[in-house]
Amino acid sequence: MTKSKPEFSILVIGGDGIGPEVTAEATAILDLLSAHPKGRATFNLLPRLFGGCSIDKYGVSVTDEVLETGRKADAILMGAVGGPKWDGMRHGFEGPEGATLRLREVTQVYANLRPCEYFAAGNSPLREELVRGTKFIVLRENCGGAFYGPKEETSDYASDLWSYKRSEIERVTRMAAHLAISKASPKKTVISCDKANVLASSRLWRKVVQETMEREFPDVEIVHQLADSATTLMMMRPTLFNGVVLADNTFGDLLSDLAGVIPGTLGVLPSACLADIPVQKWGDKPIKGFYEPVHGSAPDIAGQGIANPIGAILSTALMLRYSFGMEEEATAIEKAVNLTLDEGLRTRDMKGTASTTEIGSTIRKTLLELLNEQAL
Ligand SMILES: NC(=O)C1=CN([C@@H]2O[C@H](COP(=O)(O)OP(=O)(O)OC[C@H]3O[C@@H](n4cnc5c(N)ncnc54)[C@H](O)[C@@H]3O)[C@@H](O)[C@H]2O)C=CC1
Ligand SMILES: CC(C)CC(=O)C(=O)O
Ligand SMILES: [Mg+2]
Repeated sequence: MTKSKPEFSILVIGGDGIGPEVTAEATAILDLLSAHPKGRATFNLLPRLFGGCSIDKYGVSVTDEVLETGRKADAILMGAVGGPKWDGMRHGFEGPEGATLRLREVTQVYANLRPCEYFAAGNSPLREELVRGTKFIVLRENCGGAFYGPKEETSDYASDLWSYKRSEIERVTRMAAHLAISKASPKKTVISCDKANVLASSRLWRKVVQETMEREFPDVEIVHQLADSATTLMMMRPTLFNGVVLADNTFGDLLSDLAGVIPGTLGVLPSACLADIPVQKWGDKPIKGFYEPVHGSAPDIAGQGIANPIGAILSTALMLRYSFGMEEEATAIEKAVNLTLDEGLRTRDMKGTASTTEIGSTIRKTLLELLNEQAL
């Protein structure tokens, strides 16, 4: 009797702008794995409208049905949302980006991991001797802070409350320490970035991070760095950040986009938003994750077929590793991306001429060769 494969349900959100273009290349990888004779799991893809395209069709940026599907799914894969067409619709959480915030909140994916690595095939504007050897993970608190505090918005006055509770800081600090100890980090170091010199929420942040690390992770080094000077240091001496760069929602958003300078494009940076400590091995209960590239909907290049799909494809690798414990498949995808770049195939953001679909199909072809060689 043949043993049936586990099935995982994935809410798929193409979104707006280049979102659907890059997401198509990521879902094609999941389809390839589902269909492969050695594939260990079947991925049931649940595509839905979300963001600006949902406003156009349903009048709201996210329907209750989509929030419910996200809540129930094993994982979520998203491209990006937003664009000039919907810029005037952003009151509260009503706009396209508000939908992303609501879905992150209902799924409680409090830890946003944004790995950044220098690779020779990239096109960093920074001198090679500065960036060589850079490898860190920006770990951004994802469900609190200024993004979620009560808002007031009138034509003369606006405010966003930037607040944190001890418990929110503790849980993301534990995730930072977990990552620092794991093989994803080159060093057992957490570099926490804040503005404890001016913001009350940052002062609590620094105190709770320090206390949690001392109490629960005495073997992990903890460094505190003011977030403004961290930006200069990240560009001048990026290897100083090797390890886990822990920051709140706002500073983490900025630092992770800044990290795009190191490989030379936002287009290659993946991200994973996790609701719990990652799955350790195949067969463990899946943990909920929301996977999306770091970049946005890039309206300036949407519809031209030139968007870099690597950030979305690497986000899929993170899904396999962190939600499902499929380390071998995740590593094979990452290897296929590197081999494709080594062949010289690049999109325009990396000074190449390849299209989104050419990159995607070459990565899949290489992945297939790797899977055929590999014993899973
Ligand atoms: N998770 C999400 O849904 C996010 C949505 N956004 C939204 O996206 C829209 C555009 O925001 P921007 O500030 O322009 O940031 P962006 O990340 O969309 O674009 C910044 C620059 O990077 C380039 N770029 C981004 N991704 C690329 C890719 N895969 N390949 C090649 N080049 C790429 C763009 O062409 C642009 O020059 C806004 O409406 C914003 O709110 C922004 C960030 C995250
Ligand atoms: C909701 C998003 C538009 C916020 C953002 O820029 C991000 O998560 O990277
Ligand atoms: Mg951002």
